[in-house]
Amino acid sequence: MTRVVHKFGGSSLSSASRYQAVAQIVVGQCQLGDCVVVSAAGKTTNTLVKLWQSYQQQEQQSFNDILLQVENHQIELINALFQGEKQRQLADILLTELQVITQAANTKTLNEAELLAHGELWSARILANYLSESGLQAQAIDARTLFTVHNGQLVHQQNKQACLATLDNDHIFVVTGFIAADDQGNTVTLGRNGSDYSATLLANYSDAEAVSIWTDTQGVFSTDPRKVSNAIKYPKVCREQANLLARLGNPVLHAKTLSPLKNTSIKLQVRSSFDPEAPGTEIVKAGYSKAKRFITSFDNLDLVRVDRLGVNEVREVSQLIQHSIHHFVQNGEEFLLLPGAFTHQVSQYFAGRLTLVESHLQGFALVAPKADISALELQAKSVLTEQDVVLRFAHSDEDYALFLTDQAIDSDVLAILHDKLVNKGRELAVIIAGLGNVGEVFLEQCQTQVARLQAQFDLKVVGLLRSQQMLFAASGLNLDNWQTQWQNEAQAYEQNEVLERIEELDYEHKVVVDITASESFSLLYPEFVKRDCHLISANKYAGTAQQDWYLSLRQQLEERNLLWRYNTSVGAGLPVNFALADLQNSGDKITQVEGVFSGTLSWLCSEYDGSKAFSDLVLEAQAMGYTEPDPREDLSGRDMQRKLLILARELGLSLDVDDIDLEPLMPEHLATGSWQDFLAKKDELDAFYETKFAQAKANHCELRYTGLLSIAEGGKVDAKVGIAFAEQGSAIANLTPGDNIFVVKTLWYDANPLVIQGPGAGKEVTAAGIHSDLFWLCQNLK
Ligand SMILES: NC(=O)C1=CN([C@@H]2O[C@H](COP(=O)(O)OP(=O)(O)OC[C@H]3O[C@@H](n4cnc5c(N)ncnc54)[C@H](O)[C@@H]3O)[C@@H](O)[C@H]2O)C=CC1
Ligand SMILES: N[C@@H](CC=O)C(=O)O
Repeated sequence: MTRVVHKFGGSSLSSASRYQAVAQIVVGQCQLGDCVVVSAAGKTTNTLVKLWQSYQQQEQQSFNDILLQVENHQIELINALFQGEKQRQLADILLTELQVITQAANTKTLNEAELLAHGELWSARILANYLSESGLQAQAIDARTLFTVHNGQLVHQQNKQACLATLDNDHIFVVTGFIAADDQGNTVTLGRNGSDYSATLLANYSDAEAVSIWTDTQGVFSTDPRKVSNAIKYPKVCREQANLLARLGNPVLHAKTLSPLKNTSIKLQVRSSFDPEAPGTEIVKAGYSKAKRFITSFDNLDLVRVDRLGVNEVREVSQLIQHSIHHFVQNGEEFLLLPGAFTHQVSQYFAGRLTLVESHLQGFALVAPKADISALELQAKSVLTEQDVVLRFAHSDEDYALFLTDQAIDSDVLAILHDKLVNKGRELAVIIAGLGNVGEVFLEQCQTQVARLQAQFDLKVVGLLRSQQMLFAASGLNLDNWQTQWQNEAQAYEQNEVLERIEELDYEHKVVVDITASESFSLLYPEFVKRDCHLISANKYAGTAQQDWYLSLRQQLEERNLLWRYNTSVGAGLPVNFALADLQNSGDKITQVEGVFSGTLSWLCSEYDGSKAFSDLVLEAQAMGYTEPDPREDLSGRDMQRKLLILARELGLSLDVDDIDLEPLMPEHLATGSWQDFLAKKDELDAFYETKFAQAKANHCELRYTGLLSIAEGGKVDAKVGIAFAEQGSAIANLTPGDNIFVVKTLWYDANPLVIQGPGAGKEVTAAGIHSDLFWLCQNLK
């Protein structure tokens, strides 16, 4: 079986409702045989540390008060999560344990590690019982029965045997984090953030496939998201960078957590227990992710120089203070960057070999790809000068630079640094599907547009798809020369391969630009969204799919903070969706949208004067790139029906395509059969049109094809597309061939409606409209 180890930290278990949320995650994500490693609930460990201090200082009153606080917190959790006999049973066990603690304190036999271990034991017991009550086969396990430490070192072989012997496939095991036992059975703790370490150790010992660290952040960010609102969450971070960040004191992952995963293929994910649907960050092996940019800030560090530093001394000192330490060499001298609180302890360890170089340092470290470091270091220095931040010490290596200062790096300075050093390197991978009329022009326009956007975004076209072939280049295609690359490297189109290649793309953001007219391609949207892709559609099928499918796609996008733009699916490049959104955002209420929403039908109706056969004009419209790949989609009115549905959904209406009445502009039976069959019967089309044209003229009108969506006061919706006789001289009768017109009535634009008019089809305007969506996307990426 494939075992997964999940780890929930204190913040994930801080209240009864958090336990319930965690239980829901376990129910949804765990299978029998999986392990759930838990930390002490909320701030329990801190409270137990205070309890220990008051015991050591023999402050009886304070000891009693803190113990009561611990009791109240645990009883509160038990009372909120259990009822009846189970509640009494758990409360009794707890009270007995608290009595044992009191007795040990009275007889001066209290042991620090044993006392602290209670936090994790209580969490495991409560969660395992709660899961059992919810019908799962859950079992609490005291990690002291699994992890043995000898002379301060974990006994890996023995621990592995213990884990494999204990962890069967019939239970979900709730295992205490943070604690182990020595060979005499005494409790030992695994140090700061020991529960994360417990989880990765357990994964290693039990041959698990993956570890998920569930925490209160959504993953690993480019900088602290609480200080910088546009911090970037990276979907993948490689282990080397994660390790470096940990050594530099970044709080999300600790160097020790990663060490049991070395030389294994166990996957590690950081996810939010507060937002379990949100994709987290995967920490991947070397070579499986590109290096990213990070800024991690420091607080109260001391810089020390050590003479004759021994090979293992950094590891030993780090173990002694239970904290990662950054070590570097400058001009042949060995330096350590220490949390100020531990300098005294470390100085005792080095017994006379340590010199304090600088104390109470603040500052930040910049971690970045090797190729970027020296340029970024210069930029960082110039930002610090501009912001009047005085540098006390600087150091750089091939993959990071340190900037140590007197002043704290406040959120404002951090945001500026982030904008200049990290955001400038933001990446967007673009996959373009459909290189037909519009797609080819879009790609041509990409050359200048990508260069224009470069100031903000590192935008790369990484995939091109046609119905039969595809081309992927993960580091970006050469847009000046994509045709040659296509000829030499394009492969046969394989749907699974498309999805795999998209999944593998290691970019901060990805977007699939759908310029196909394919319904089957639109059905892949949920798969793209699962792979964290934003969407841009000129294709109208997804926007007009059945309600259930459409709403579930929207929900999926929202859950993943992904964006979907489709402005060109109605009115090509005209800013119709923008205008409707704007009106609604400003509190107006749209009551009616009427007009001509088909470039093809607008052009055909305006051009036709009887001098040319209607079917010849249809072929001309096709050649100009106005029509759908099969122009019967236009002539049947279905394309315009879809556009009206997209508009209706923009207005929040729950309609399906069949709720819109449709009158075709061709004999209905011509809709079936191939395009060749249709051409063979073009005389029938010509006769049909000629008749309608004559009828319109007999009424002193122009023959047009129009759509109407109106929403009555009570909410009744009238939606239809069909043939119309437009009064001569009216705006619709006078429409320039190929133009669309949208006449929008609202509460405020009622007697004198808002009119949007202009080209409603054509390669250039549509391609430009898709670029407008791409630009919007870049502006709005979080
Ligand atoms: N032509 C226009 O003025 C406007 C077109 N649109 C929409 O833009 C889309 C494209 O229109 P055109 O360029 O005129 O069509 P087109 O027929 O010239 O091009 C479609 C392209 O999609 C490709 N394709 C088809 N199925 C595919 C699949 N499963 N995977 C990958 N590629 C696939 C085809 O190989 C072709 O390259 C259509 O959805 C259309 O409704 C929207 C606004 C205006
Ligand atoms: N075939 C369509 C193209 C745009 O959506 C039209 O003619 O309007």
